[in-house]
Amino acid sequence: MSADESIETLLKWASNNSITLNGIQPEVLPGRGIGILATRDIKAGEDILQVPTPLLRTFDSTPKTIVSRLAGATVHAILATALSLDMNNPPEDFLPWKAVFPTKADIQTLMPLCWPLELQDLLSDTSQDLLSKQRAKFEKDWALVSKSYPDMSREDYQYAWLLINTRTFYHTTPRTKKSLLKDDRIALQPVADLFNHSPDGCTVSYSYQGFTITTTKPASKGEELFIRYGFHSNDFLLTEYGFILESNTSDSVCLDKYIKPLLNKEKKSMLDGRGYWGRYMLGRDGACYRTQIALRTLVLRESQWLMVLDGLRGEDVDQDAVNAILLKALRQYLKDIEVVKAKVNDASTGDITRNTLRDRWQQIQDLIEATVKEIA
Ligand SMILES: C[S@@+](CC[C@H](N)C(=O)[O-])C[C@H]1O[C@@H](n2cnc3c(N)ncnc32)[C@H](O)[C@@H]1O
Repeated sequence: MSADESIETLLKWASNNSITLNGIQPEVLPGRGIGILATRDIKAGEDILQVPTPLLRTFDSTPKTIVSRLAGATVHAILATALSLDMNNPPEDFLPWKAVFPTKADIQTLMPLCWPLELQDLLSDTSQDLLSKQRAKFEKDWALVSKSYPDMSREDYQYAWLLINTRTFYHTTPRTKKSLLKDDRIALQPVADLFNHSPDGCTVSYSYQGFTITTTKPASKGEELFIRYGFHSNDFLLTEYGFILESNTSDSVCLDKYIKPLLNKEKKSMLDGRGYWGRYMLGRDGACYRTQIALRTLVLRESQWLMVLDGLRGEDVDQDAVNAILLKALRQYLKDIEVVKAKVNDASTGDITRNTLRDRWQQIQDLIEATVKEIA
């Protein structure tokens, strides 16, 4: 079946199952799988999609035979197991939804968790940190699931696990709030899972009847409509969702690798004691307050530094000295980026992955260069 035919089948199934699409239509979009387009001019505040509760895949809707075999598992692990079983042996009613999921090959290309180690090593430090946490989560889930389902293949399970990772919505209800941990309050929902992300996307709300997606601004016919997955940097979006935004107001770069080595034991303990150790970020507005505070330990005596923290010493007084240290660190970062970019060019991988890595490093370089230009 072609992608267009799959969408048509999904829409018929959606209509038979009381999913309401109001002025929208899923379509295949270059470079981002399927997305949702406006089929007419839409006003701000219109409900454009409603998905009834009985269609959600949640902890409560998972067959009890699965749940009872996975005692102690996360809801992510449970939903992934149920999804993996259904993907391999789809019930009739699941077929139209299954047909619009990205393929296993798509997920393996897009998601860094599936990449070979040589490529994972070419991610930014922030992405690598997030990835190692994600990997630990996956391995823990898989260790438990593979014991209860010895015939399930790791590759199939990882595919389902990543579908859950990239497509679920927070599902906070009085009931889930009472019985589940925050990370376990998740739901997979048909059609709504076809919305791509934008920081200024539509709002998502839940009531007893189901999920509703509502526009926050007008959209013209043919325009893509988005939802907001969260205020995320591109390193986060890449690791957790397998894509980066061209322009992202929430983007930032971590400078820990370049700032931490400058701080000896004494400075570390000064910073640690006051909650300022690590997470030195550079955003569109330059280096964050934490970075500024950390670098001030290098140009001030402790008593002067404490005065800055207490607001008794103006931040401008030492800014030139702080900027000089920051500049040196940023210039080193820029040199290192040239080396990584060359490795990305030489890496044996397909165009999609190479371009994503290349674009990400270019964005990081641009962010750093903007600050260098500002303070040099
Ligand atoms: C909830 S799904 C959205 C629908 C998805 N495009 C599809 O074809 O099924 C999330 C996935 O869509 C893709 N995606 C979401 N927002 C995107 C964007 N702004 N640009 C590119 N890809 C995006 C990523 O692959 C992400 O993991």
